[in-house]
Amino acid sequence: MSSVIVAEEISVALARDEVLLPPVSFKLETGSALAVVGPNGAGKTTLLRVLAGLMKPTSGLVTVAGASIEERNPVFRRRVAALIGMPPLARDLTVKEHLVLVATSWGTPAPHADEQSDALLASFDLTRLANRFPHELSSGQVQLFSIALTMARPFNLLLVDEPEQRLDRHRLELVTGALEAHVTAGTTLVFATHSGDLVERLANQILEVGGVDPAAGTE
Ligand SMILES: Nc1ncnc2c1ncn2[C@@H]1O[C@H](COP(=O)(O)OP(=O)(O)OP(=O)(O)O)[C@@H](O)[C@H]1O
Repeated sequence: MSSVIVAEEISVALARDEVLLPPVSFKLETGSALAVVGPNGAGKTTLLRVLAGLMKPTSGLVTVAGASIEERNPVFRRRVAALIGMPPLARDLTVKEHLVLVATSWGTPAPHADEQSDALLASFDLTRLANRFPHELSSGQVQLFSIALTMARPFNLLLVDEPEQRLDRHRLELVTGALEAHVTAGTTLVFATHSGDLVERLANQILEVGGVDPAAGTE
């Protein structure tokens, strides 16, 4: 099977040798799930930002689907969906309108986008919040909504930073199930996490960044 991501000794450093990401190497095959683990400040988010094309490595080489990462390349953009920090949200669009907007802007015909949005809302237990504005959601609800929004568009490589953030057990189960279903369907997943449970449930490959996380595996 071909590798979707090949990373060879990629690192990110600022001037004066401040290291954001120490050198990491890995290969990831289509349909695999890579958990990126490590203590706070180790460089997990930085690695995801590099893979999403939001930041260039200062050394090393990385390719996605055999090509160098180029945020503006339409083929790369269609391939990769990422949730790294808060997605941009419009104050005057409802939760459902956000989902429909994203789906239609990626070419989903309007009636299908409507149905798909309803299905996404239902799968994340968000149906009753469909007509709320983003600022009317709790922090955990925003996290769920953000994950749903990330999945409202096409992708075959999904990058997610700490999907477990702010979620109760039931909602985390919904998110884990959704991620699992995508991987089963052939999506390649890279996620940064502090949850040993999530690593165990989802990952078939683990990348440790910046030393051992003493908290990993204890949740
Ligand atoms: N814009 C920036 N300027 C300078 N240093 C930064 C910047 N962004 C992040 N860093 C530093 O880079 C290092 C890696 O940060 P990163 O966010 O990748 O860590 P992380 O492993 O995701 O941490 P956490 O588990 O806390 O989310 C940290 O030391 C952080 O302070």
